[in-house]
Amino acid sequence: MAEENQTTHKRRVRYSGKYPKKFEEKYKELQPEKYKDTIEHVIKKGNTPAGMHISIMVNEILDFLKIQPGETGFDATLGYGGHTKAMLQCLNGQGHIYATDVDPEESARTRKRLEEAGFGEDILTIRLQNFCTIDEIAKEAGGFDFILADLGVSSMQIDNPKRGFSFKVDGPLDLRLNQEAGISAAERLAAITKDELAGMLYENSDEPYCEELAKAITDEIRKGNRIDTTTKLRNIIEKTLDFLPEKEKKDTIKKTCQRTFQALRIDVNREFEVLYEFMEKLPDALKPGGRAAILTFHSGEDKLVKKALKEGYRAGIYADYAKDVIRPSAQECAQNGRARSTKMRWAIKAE
Ligand SMILES: C[S@@+](CC[C@H](N)C(=O)[O-])C[C@H]1O[C@@H](n2cnc3c(N)ncnc32)[C@H](O)[C@@H]1O
Repeated sequence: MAEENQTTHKRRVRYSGKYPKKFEEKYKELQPEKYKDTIEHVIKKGNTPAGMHISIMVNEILDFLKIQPGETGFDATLGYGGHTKAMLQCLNGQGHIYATDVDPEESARTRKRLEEAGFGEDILTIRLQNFCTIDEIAKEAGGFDFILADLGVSSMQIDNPKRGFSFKVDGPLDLRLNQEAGISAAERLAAITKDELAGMLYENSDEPYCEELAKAITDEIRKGNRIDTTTKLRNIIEKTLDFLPEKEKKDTIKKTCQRTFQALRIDVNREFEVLYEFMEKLPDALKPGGRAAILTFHSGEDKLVKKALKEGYRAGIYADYAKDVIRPSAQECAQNGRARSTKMRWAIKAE
């Protein structure tokens, strides 16, 4: 009987899956030209479509920069090119924008997208270069009338599991803005000492559990276990904070994951060092009366920008600067959750 059952039982054909498996195949949003309705629907719901980045505080930036046709500008952080495009439109076909980004993958896509939108090399020069080389580009351009820096990472980078920026999806623990240069976060962790890691977590992200985490991570590596995926790092964070009371555990783990990933990202991309260099070179890159706007996303960045602008003002280099930060409107934050932590500062070079 058993034998008969076995022979009559037909093995179910393996369900190959209604949903595509790879990130590239996963979302209709990744082909915005083909699925315009899906894109609009996702944005209306307050989300960022995969493969896109919604530019933040565009109106506030344009109101401040007061771009005129014929001017020359610099977009330090090209990203998806949303701000670049808005600034190019202000030029009305006359003038030029130079833009930098260190991400070869995304900047190639943006270059193509902007070219297709009618912004070719005659009006836009895109360089795969760190924005701390602003002095070289300013020399070539003859100085800038306006400059924008929208710091940090783009939604495309965060959403792509291959980049390792998000603790919410499994992927290699990379966190580099340019995966072709430098070392990944996994490689950095493999060689770091406990004290250095504790210092990194504290200084880059004010992580209150920096000592506990540094010990847990370096102990794990000493045992010969590599921490080379986002999930492995998240699991260690969860295990380390398991002692917390149940009611605060979930929320604290989420915030500690965010802070730990941010601290590592800042470290592997030398974000404070390059921002410091950029702020030092900013005054000389601006023409007299030139305007600069900077968007930051965490307190370490904002403190650095604020200090540099204040010192420049006191030294008479800037005629004016933002004494208080400008925040996105409540409406913008409701429509784009990623805008919530944004702070804008600005300065005007003395004549
Ligand atoms: C927040 S996104 C910019 C989004 C862009 N403003 C838009 O509207 O689409 C930041 C971008 O800056 C780039 N970036 C970060 N640090 C950089 C640096 N030091 N030099 C050049 N590009 C950098 C990142 O690779 C990322 O593409």
